[in-house]
Amino acid sequence: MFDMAIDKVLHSGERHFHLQLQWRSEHRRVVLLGGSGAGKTLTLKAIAGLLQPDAGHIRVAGRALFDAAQGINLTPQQRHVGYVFQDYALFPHLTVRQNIGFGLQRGWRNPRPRVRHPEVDQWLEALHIEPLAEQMPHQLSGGQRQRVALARALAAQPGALLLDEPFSALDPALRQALRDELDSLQRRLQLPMILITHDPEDARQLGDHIIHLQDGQVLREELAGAPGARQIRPERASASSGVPHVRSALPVAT
Ligand SMILES: Nc1ncnc2c1ncn2[C@@H]1O[C@H](COP(=O)(O)OP(=O)(O)OP(=O)(O)O)[C@@H](O)[C@H]1O
Repeated sequence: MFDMAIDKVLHSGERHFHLQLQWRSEHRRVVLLGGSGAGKTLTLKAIAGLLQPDAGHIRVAGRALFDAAQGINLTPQQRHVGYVFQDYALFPHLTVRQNIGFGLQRGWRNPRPRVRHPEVDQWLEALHIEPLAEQMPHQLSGGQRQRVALARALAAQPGALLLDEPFSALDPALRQALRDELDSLQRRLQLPMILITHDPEDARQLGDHIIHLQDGQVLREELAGAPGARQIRPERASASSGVPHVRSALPVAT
C-alpha cells in the first residue's frame, strides 16, 4: 500500500535536520507516531509533494509519486492525495460549501456561490455539517472546522488521505468523538490513510501499522492484530525513547 525510502537534509543557519526514513506497509491505516521535531510533518509533506527529497522513492497503492533514480516527481495535484493540515487551512473568504467544493472546479479562485456540486452535499451530510453549509470558517468551532477540512479532502476523491495531527486542536471529549468518526469513516471508505500524531491514543485506535519516528528516523514499528501487537523492527539500540509506548491490544486490522 505504502512504500517509501527518503533522504533529505534541511539546513537553517547553523542547524541541520536529516530526514532518513525507510518503511513500507501493506496496511491501509498507518500512523506515524513521534514527539516534537521527529520529522512527522516533513514526511507527510514529502508524500504530498510539498517537499522534494534529495534521494529515494515514494509509492502509494503501487503508484510512484516520487522516484529520484527514475526522475519521477509528480506535482501535488497529480498525486491525488488528500491532505488535512494541522490548522485545517480553510479558505477564510469562502463558505463551508465553497471550501469543500474548492477542488472540484478548475481555476476556482473565486467560486460562484450558486454553483452546486452533488458531491459537496454528500460530504456535508457524511460529516454532519449540512446546517453549516453557508457559514464562514471564522463562525465555526474547532471540531466543525476539522470536519470541513476532512470533507474538503475527501470531496476531491483522493487515492489516499494524509492527516497532520487532526485532533490536536480539540478538547479531549471532542477529540475522542472525532477520532471515532474518522475511524468509522475510514472503515466505510477503505481509503488508505497515513496519520501523524504525538498522541498514542490516536495510534492505538487508528493505526494498524504504527511507525515510531525519532530524530528523522524510524525508531521501531508495530503491527496491530491478534494476539497482540507485533514488533517488526527492533528499537534502535542507541536511541533513547522519547516516544510513549503504544498499548499492545490494538484493534484488528481490516
Ligand atoms: N524548512 C526547514 N529548514 C530547516 N529545518 C527544518 C525545516 N522544516 C523543519 N525543520 C526541522 O526539521 C525537524 C522536523 O520537523 P517536523 O515539522 O517534521 O517535526 P514534527 O515531527 O512534525 O514535529 P511537531 O510535532 O512539533 O510538529 C525540526 O527540528 C524542524 O526544526
